[in-house]
Amino acid sequence: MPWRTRAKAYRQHEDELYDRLVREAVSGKSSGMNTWASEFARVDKPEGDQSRFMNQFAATVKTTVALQTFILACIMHPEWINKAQKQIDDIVGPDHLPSFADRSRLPHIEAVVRETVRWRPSVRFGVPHESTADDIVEYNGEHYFIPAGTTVFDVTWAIEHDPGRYANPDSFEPERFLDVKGKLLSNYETSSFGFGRRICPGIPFAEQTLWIEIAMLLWTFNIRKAQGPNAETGLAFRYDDSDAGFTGNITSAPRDFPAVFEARSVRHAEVVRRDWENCEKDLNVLLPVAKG
Ligand code: HEM
Repeated sequence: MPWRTRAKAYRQHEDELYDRLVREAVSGKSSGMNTWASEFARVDKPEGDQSRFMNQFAATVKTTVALQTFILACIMHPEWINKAQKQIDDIVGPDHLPSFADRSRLPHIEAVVRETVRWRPSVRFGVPHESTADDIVEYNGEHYFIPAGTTVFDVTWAIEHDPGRYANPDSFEPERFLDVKGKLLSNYETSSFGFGRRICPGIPFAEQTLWIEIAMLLWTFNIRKAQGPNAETGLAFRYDDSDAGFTGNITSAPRDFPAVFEARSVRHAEVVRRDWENCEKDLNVLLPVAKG
C-alpha cells in the first residue's frame, strides 16, 4: 500500500483514539475524578469546543516549540556547535544520517536536548492545578499554607533558571549536563515536563523525537543567522532570545525569525537527498533506519 494511504489510515485511527481519550477525560470516566479537563470543558467559553483546546495544547507543546527554540539557540549561542558536530562526525561518519543506534555514543546530542528544554521551557509557567485539600508546604525553611481550591502554577522557568542549580542560566550551554570526560551527568532531573501525578506522559516520545531531529539537523546543516536586510523593514533582522522574543499563552514559542540552513558539504547534501528519495518511495525504508 502506498505510504500516503497508510499514513491517512493511521491518522484516522489516531484521531479516533484521541477523541475517545478526550471524551473519557472530559467525562471523568478515565480517572473517576472531577478532573481539570472536565471542569475546563464544562464551562462555556466563547471559543467553543474545548477538546480543540486540548488537542492544540498536545500538538503545539510537543516538539515543535522546542525545535524552534533549538534553532534560535544555534543562532544566538553557537559556541557549542563545533564540539557537538565533531562528536557526530567521529561516531556517525559522512555516509549516513545518525540513527537511534548511535544514541548512547552521542552524549553531546543528549545534552543539547536537555539544554533545549531547560533554556526556554515550552510551557514556562506550567499548567495550572487546583489543590484538593488544605496543605502546608515548606520551602527554604519557611512554611506556607495553601488552602484547598487554590490554583497552583509550577513556574518551570524559575526552577530551570535558578542560579543555585545552573550557573549562567540564561546562556545555552549543553556542556553543563556533561562531566569533564564528556559523559552525561547521572543526576538529571527537569521540571520542564511538569510534576507528580499529572507529569507529561509524552516525555520519552518527546525526548526521542527531539534527539533524532537535532542529531539529523546538526549532522546535515550549519545553521546561521540570515544576512541582509529584512524584506519588510529594510533593516537587519534583530534576533531576540529574551522574554520579549517569545510569545504564547500556555506554550511559549520564539517569535518568527529567519534562519539559514546550509548543507555542511556536497556529500552531506547527497546523503540527505538519497534518504529523502528513499523514504518518499516507501515508509518501510525509513522506519527500520530510524529504529536503528
Ligand atoms: C518538548 C515536548 C513537551 C513538553 C515540554 C511537554 C510539557 C508538558 C507539561 C509541562 C505538561 C503539564 C504537566 C503538569 O500538569 O504538571 C504536559 C502534559 C501532557 N503532555 Fe506533554 N510535553 C511535551 C511533549 C508531549 C508529547 C510528545 C506528548 C504525547 C505524545 C505529550 C502529552 C501530554 C499529555 C497527554 C499531557 C497531560 C497529562 C495529564 O494531565 O495527566 N506531551 N506536557
